[in-house]
Order: sequence, then structure tokens, then C-alpha cells
Amino acid sequence: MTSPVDDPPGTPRRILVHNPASGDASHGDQIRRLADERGYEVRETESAEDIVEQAATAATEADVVAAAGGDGTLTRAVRGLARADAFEDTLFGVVPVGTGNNFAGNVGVTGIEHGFDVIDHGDRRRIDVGLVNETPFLNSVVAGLTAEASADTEPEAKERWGTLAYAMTTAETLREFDNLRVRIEPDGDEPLSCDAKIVFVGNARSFPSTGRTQGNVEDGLLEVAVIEDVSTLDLIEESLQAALGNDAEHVSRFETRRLEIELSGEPDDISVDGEILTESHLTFDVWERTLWLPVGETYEPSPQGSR
Ligand SMILES: Nc1ncnc2c1ncn2[C@@H]1O[C@H](COP(=O)(O)OP(=O)(O)OP(=O)(O)O)[C@@H](O)[C@H]1O
Repeated sequence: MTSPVDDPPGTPRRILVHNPASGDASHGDQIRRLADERGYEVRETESAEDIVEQAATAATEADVVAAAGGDGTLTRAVRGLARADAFEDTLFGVVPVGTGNNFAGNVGVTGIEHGFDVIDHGDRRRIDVGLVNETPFLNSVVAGLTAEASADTEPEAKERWGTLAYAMTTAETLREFDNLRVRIEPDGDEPLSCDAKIVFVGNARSFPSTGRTQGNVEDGLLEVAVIEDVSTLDLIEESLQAALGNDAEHVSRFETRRLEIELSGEPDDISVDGEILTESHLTFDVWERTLWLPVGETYEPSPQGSR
């Protein structure tokens, strides 16, 4: 490929951080070919932590840092940009080669070649980055009954139902679960507290209320859906209703910048962009309109039904 020293002056330097294990791991040749044609240096990652490190290093060397992977890879690459304090002058490109590719879908990137095209020709937006316990996330965090089950959720179900697949998988486990304590601090409003079985916190992704899963990712707010303390059978019903686009009785929705969740007494599993972490207390925040991101044609800044 073209070496950076051969580039004419003023050519932006481009690095693609590639997770060779994402998805079905069959994309290596295509990624290298397209990257070469379009002037990217490809750096392959070796582990989850290596994604963060390689993206952080790339951000100090390049103007465009693209990540080829699934949601877990993209989130970690953004953590790398944060570590390098590089949001101001780095364009972040998305090349979807994962299983679900939820984030790519929500920003209008539909495939590998399209991902490269969007970096060159897409509108450049500045989007929010969510924070959970000071760690950046892109899509969503799920705490409660469903998070533990999410690791077992089939990729196909994940793609079809999104977050609801977790609820449905959980329903199969039929086990007791202590409530979560949730404290929401809406801007300019009194804080409010409630108990919940499941809390969904979305940034680029919303808990469907009208069937649409793209969240508003430029409003500085997280979309919170609280599923209250209902019996497991009610929970299944609620999940199905929500999947059908109906608002369900036990689902309360909020938009807020700040939120705290106390897990039930001891550390528990939560799902952060599909990866399982173990925590006992969650504090959320938002870096508003921070990440420079080229988006595809179907991206909508304020999608209907994303509340
Ligand atoms: N060589 C590697 N480099 C980086 N990560 C790797 C590697 N091998 C395995 N992994 C694992 O890949 C995970 C990230 O996978 P990723 O989310 O990109 O793909 P996916 O799960 O197929 O897609 P999606 O999240 O969109 O469903 C990391 O959490 C890490 O544990």
C-alpha cells in the first residue's frame, strides 16, 4: 500500500484499526484490499484491550481513524480516542464487520464498502458519547434481569429484536431477581427515584416505542426505559407489547443527562454495548456532540419515535 511518506503534502493520514475476529472473521482480505485502494494503513488488533490501545495510538498519528469490527470494537476504539484526548481533531470512521452492527445501522452505514464510501462522502456530524462509570459507550447499557442473559442471546435474535431479545431470553430463565434502585436527575427538574427490574439506557439506540431503534444521538441526552417491578409473566407481555411498538403500562421513559443505578446489594452483570461487565453502582453522563462521525444517507438526527 501507499506509504504515508509518499503522500502529497496535505493528504490526511488514515489508519484503520481492524478486529480480525469480529463477525464470522471472513472479512480480512476484503478489508485489506479496500483499505489499500483508499489509502489506509491497516492495523490488526490482538485483543479487546488492544483495540483501545491501537485506536489511542492511531489517533495521535492520523486525522482519520476508522474501526472495522462490530459494536464491541467500535466502542473500544472510541475509548481509545478518549484516552488520547483526540475527539477535537479526529474523524471516526465505521466499517461494519461484526455480527449485529447495531451502531453502524443506526448511523446509516450498511456494509463494508459503504462504510469506506461514507467516510469519504457522508455528512459529518458531531455525536454524543455516553459514559457509564466514566467509561465511554456508544449504543446502550442494560442493567437488571436481562443483562446476565444477554451473553447467551443468539445473534439472530439480537439482530431481529435488539434489546428485547435480552428480555425474552431472560424470561426463559425464570428466576428471582432483586430490584434495582434508579435515581434519575433530569436537567432542571426534581430528581426522581424508582425500583426496576430492568433499566435500558440508550445513546445511539433506543428501546423501541414505535419499532424504531435509532436514538437521537445529538441531543446531549440518554434515553432511559425503566421496566418496573412486575412479575415475570407481565415482563414477557411488556416486552412483546414494546416489540410491537405499543407503549406498555410498566415501561416508563425518560430523557436525561444524569442517572444513577444502584444494583441490588452486590456486584452484578450489566451489558455495555453487548459486552458483560460486573458493577454494583452505575453513574451515567454524556459528552455532548463530541465524536466527529461521517454518517450514511439514511441517518436521521432526530429520528421519530426515538424518545
Ligand atoms: N484479535 C482480536 N482483536 C480484538 N478483539 C478480539 C480479537 N479476538 C477476539 N476478540 C474479541 O472480539 C470482541 C469484539 O467483537 P465485536 O463486537 O467487534 O464483534 P461481534 O461481536 O461479532 O459484533 P457485534 O458486537 O456487532 O454483534 C472483543 O470484545 C474481543 O473480546
